[in-house]
Amino acid sequence: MLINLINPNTSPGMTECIHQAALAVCSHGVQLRSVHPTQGTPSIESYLEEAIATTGVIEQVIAGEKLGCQAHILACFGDPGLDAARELAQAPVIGIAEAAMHSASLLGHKFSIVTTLSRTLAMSEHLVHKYGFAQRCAGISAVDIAVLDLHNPASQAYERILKACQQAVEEQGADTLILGCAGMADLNQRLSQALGVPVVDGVSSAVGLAEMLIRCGLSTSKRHAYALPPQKCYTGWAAETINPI
Ligand SMILES: NC(=O)NC1=NC(=O)NC1=O
Repeated sequence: MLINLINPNTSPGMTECIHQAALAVCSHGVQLRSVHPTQGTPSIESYLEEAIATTGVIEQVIAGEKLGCQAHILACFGDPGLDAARELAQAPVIGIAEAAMHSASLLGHKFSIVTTLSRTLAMSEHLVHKYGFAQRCAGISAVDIAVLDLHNPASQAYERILKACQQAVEEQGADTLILGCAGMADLNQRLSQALGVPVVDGVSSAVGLAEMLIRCGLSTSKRHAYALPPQKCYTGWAAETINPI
């Protein structure tokens, strides 16, 4: 079983963090193709950076399809390029935000999301509604730590995320929490033990869902929404990357 684990930003340290989180939960014999785009943005914290990252996601999904990857995981909480990737792919394509929301909805009545920068709150809110979880989301909050500072000891990320999680449980009524960044993937178990409630990391949830879909022999539907894109004469990057599907 080969799973295409894509970090949509270009930071090798985050790719390694994501790889380790996936390795900790994947079944024996599962191979992970842990990659990031050759060009793009070192972290994704804005609509512009999300748009930039989408091209790298498309490149890596096409590469994974050619290698016979049996599922693709987009390991950024904005799920950048998810719908385009599903149009291009035969294999299932799973975004860590959508995966986390499905997992959390099986564990409690209401989940809250704790994410990085306040400016990305609207992005997470959009995904909650897009995926149909508005009735299950108690709230979304940010710790205002930049993605690439999450592993900087000076940021006190663990303590600040813990406090935001505690507030979500006490003030928003959340009984389950979701970590709103792939860079937090190494914190969920420690936080869950400290808080006494489930804390869901999207990377590990996506790996579990990917394995399940592969074992059930399920793949992306190619009717209607995610049918292959119409054949057109693209130019430039698109012609070099997409035309020879
Ligand atoms: N909420 C976020 O900032 N998410 C993320 N930005 C990244 O670069 N990776 C993420 O998971």
